[in-house]
Amino acid sequence: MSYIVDASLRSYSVQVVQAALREEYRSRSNGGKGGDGGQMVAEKMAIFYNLLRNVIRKKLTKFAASQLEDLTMNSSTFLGEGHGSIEICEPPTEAQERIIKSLVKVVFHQLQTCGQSDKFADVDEGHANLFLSLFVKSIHCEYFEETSLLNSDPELDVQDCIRRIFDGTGAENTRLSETQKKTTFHHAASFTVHLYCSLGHVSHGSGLLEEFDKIDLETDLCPGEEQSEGPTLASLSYNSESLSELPISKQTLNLTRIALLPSDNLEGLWECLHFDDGIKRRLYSYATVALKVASLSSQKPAEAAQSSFGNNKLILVHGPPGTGKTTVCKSLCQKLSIRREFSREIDPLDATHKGMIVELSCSQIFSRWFGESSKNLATIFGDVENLLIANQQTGSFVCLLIDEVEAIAFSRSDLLQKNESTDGVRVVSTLLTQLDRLKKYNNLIILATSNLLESLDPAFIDRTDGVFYVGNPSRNGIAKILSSGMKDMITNGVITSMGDLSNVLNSLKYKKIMDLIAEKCLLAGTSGRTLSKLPLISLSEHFRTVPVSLDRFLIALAISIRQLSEQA
Ligand SMILES: Nc1ncnc2c1ncn2[C@@H]1O[C@H](COP(=O)(O)OP(=O)(O)OP(=O)(O)O)[C@@H](O)[C@H]1O
Repeated sequence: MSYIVDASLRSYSVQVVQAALREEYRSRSNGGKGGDGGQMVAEKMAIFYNLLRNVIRKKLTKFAASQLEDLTMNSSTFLGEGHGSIEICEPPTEAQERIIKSLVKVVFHQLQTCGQSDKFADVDEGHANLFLSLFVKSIHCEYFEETSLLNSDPELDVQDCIRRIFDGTGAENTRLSETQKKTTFHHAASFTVHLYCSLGHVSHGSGLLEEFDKIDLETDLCPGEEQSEGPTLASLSYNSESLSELPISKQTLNLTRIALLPSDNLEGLWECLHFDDGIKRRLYSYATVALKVASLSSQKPAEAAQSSFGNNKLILVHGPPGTGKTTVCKSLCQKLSIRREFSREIDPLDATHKGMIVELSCSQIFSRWFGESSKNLATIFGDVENLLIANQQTGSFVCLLIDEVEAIAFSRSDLLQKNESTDGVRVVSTLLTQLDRLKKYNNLIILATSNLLESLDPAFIDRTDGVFYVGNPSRNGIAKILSSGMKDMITNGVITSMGDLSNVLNSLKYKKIMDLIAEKCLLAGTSGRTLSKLPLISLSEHFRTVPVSLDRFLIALAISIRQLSEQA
């Protein structure tokens, strides 16, 4: 059983560890006359990170498989477990810094005296809880289903395996039954732990203010053209701080939204999405493998790099409105930047971006001036190329996210049949040429979303490597979306209940109620978007004040759902 674990670190506390190791080097080497001990500090930091990974793995082995799937733990979970954990401020107070520094001394001394190897470095239970509360902000654990035939017997009989697959007699999945999940604990499970600091947590100076100062009241407009919205304060905060240093034009800044990854604003988004058909895992694997294959090919000489397999790095996600297509694309990029499985490992404290999303708003590309729309598109692609080149050295990827791609990839024959102006046709042709031009970059990934697959130009669909359908959630998915919204409300004190609040929704009584509610939502064909809004709608329509009891809330929810199905 394999799990991917993403652990968000408290960057300030980890910086204190680094500072403590530097101080130690200086005191030992007579005032640091031999340099700042960069090498020694880096080695010790690597041991510290391994230690942290082992503490996290040990913590996770205590859970049953049913609890590990999509498990999320945060500071309040660590504090709730008591025994050794402490509450820490960001940045830590002087007293807390002293605690961290003495912990570092004690732990490294213990490791030295026990002679533990770096890889298996471990601490006792009390220190483990202290470690988690001091250095870890949150942990997300995701089950990674693997095909058993691919990872089991190293001496497997290939011919026999392939015959069994085509006969339909091969057991391809390692998935556990529901009963097995409840009883299986994971002493033997493999946990791949990724440590990271999201960019919002790392200090970069006053970039946001610099960006604000740079907002020009005049924009380069064509005669008569309306002024576009340009970067607003909201988009600046999303865009993070060092956009001014990027090699892109002001025009592209106006026509796109750029996020540097891993971004604080995209934290937890992936975990909030509930799909039943492994779409997240498939998308993640697809994007990771495409980037890895591209980076391996780029290390070959030019003639050898010409591969016979297609890798346009273009993924299309389609499905009805409100099914989470845009959200899954953005959160996929966040996960790619956290896990970096296609690139070399770097220090989690490294404050530079590990990837970026350039989100293209298709509606803004169109201009009333003939020929301007395709020029706008070409400018954006030109700037994306500059970003790709600039990011190649650092091993960061650039994702071009084209939301509602039908606006710029509409079938050209349909456009001509409808007597539309040839400008629309030129935009589609420009898009196709630019896609072909950029595909040589090994750090590129293009994610496109659409509600209207059938209206897309066949030449665009032909260029996509992977096409993924995202539909309305299943009964199980509906129950998960509604339950997670209600759990948040319980945690925030909006809904009250008797007994153990954190576990109340897992009781048999409430599980049955949620099953019934999910059944009705399924029949009404409710989208993920509507479901995520339902708890708030029910509250506002049926109550004038909060908190409300869980039972009363559920009755209100049922009434709202019945009204919804009557309108459907
Ligand atoms: N399966 C799901 N699980 C959890 N939340 C979901 C799911 N599907 C949609 N949502 C929520 O619905 C909201 C809308 O999602 P999003 O905008 O990504 O949908 P979309 O498919 O891109 O919609 P559109 O096609 O209208 O642009 C988001 O807040 C998202 O979290």
